[in-house]
Amino acid sequence: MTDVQPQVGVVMGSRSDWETLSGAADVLQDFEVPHECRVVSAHRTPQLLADYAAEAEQRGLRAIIAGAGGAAHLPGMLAAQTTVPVLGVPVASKSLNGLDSLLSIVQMPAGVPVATFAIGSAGARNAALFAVALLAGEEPRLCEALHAYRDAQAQRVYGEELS
Ligand SMILES: Nc1c(C(=O)O)ncn1[C@@H]1O[C@H](COP(=O)(O)O)[C@@H](O)[C@H]1O
Repeated sequence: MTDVQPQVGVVMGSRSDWETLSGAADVLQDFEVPHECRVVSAHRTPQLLADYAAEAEQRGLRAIIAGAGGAAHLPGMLAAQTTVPVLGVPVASKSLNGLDSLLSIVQMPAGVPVATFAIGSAGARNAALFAVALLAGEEPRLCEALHAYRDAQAQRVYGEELS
């Protein structure tokens, strides 16, 4: 989706986070939500992060899904510099299994919110579903698609047999 104006930004601190964040991109793809995927790091590319945050609103982004691991300052530093909603995804870290990422993202000071999701791929997928829900308020087709998604999910559970 390169030639359409992205509505959602999916950013991550490192290329190594893609295994986790690709789940968010998959969901956005399924719902046909224009999006972009970028590597942006508060630590390694602070100027790129500042520019991305500064331009997000004017570029038409309606939500930014930001995933990072360890000292995961990316979501918070984005939220500090834009009013576009930031949805934080803690990436599982090697040393602490993502508890460090989760706490880094969730413990924001009052006044600068980051909506924080579960550690790992489930969190990434849920962040994307949340972004779809944000957009669905103004896009009836997304509202219908979300209802259909939930119905299909329920049908799969109803159909499960354990023996
Ligand atoms: N937490 C951050 C930020 C940031 O918060 O800006 N930038 C990179 N990183 C994290 O460092 C971890 C290891 O990165 P490498 O695999 O590149 O060494 C990744 O999970 C990344 O999100």
